[in-house]
Amino acid sequence: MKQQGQIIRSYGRRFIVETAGRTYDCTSRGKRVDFACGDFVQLSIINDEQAVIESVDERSSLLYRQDDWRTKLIAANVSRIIFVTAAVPSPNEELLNRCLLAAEAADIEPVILVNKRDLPETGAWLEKLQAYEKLGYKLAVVSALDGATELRPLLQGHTSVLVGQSGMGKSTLTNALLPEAAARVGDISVALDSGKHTTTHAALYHLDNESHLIDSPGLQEFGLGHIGATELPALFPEIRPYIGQCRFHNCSHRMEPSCAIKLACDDGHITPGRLALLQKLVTHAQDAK
Ligand SMILES: Nc1nc2c(ncn2[C@@H]2O[C@H](COP(=O)(O)OP(=O)(O)OP(=O)(O)O)[C@@H](O)[C@H]2O)c(=O)[nH]1
Ligand SMILES: [Zn+2]
Repeated sequence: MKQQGQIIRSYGRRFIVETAGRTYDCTSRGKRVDFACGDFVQLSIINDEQAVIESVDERSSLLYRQDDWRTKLIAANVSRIIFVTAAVPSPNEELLNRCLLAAEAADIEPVILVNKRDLPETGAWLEKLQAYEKLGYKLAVVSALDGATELRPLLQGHTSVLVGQSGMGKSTLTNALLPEAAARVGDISVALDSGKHTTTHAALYHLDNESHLIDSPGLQEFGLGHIGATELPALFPEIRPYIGQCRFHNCSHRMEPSCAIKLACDDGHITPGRLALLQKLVTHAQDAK
């Protein structure tokens, strides 16, 4: 008999699946690994501890990245992506932009969460991030060290996934929001040579019956190989108004005359940094074809 459950830990090839009454250590049929934390799956129960994933139920959303050769599923059935950033360690603004584009492509609302408010370097980073607030993205500021409970309203009623560079405080935030779980330490994080802990696998935690949080491993890159050249401009809210107005339909928005997007950048409606990212992604997508 099949039973429905939800993946709450994804170890790549092994999954922990939670059902109404218990959790099972699961593998999949035919070594299929295209499952993500948050997926609802159908299980064949083997015994009290083990089961096999037979199939995955239809997803309401899927966040993933596509590096040149590998597709990496990050989380399924989430309604909110929380990009956790901080002034220290040195933040990578392109990674933030790529994550925002992936969120737009997956139609999941992103929130930029600036952690480590207590650090003096935070002010300058926040000032830079105002540009993203102007684009319409939600921006929140916290210090995980002070408990982060002010984040609760933002998470209420959502399945949220925390993503971001390593060391920004995703696990500290998760722990702060789930005091009784003592979430990460010794669970799925491993100690690096430096003695610091880093998250190696995604894990889903319940904040309450209708609010859930997925902590994910730190990202160094965010490949967008799954997004075609012609789909890219629509993922930039400030570029959307100029779509279809370039002289050439296959404009790479680089050297072409009468490129509406370049002209809008000259007029200050699009920042040079975001235009440069669009150009880079369009060229990469056109070369990949
Ligand atoms: N000053 C300060 N330090 C913080 C804050 N939040 C987290 N840290 C520290 O930042 C370091 C990294 O925190 P983690 O929670 O492990 O970061 P992570 O994003 O989960 O990292 P990965 O698991 O590698 O992806 C730890 O030493 C934390 O104590 C904060 O609000 N303020
Ligand atoms: Zn153009």
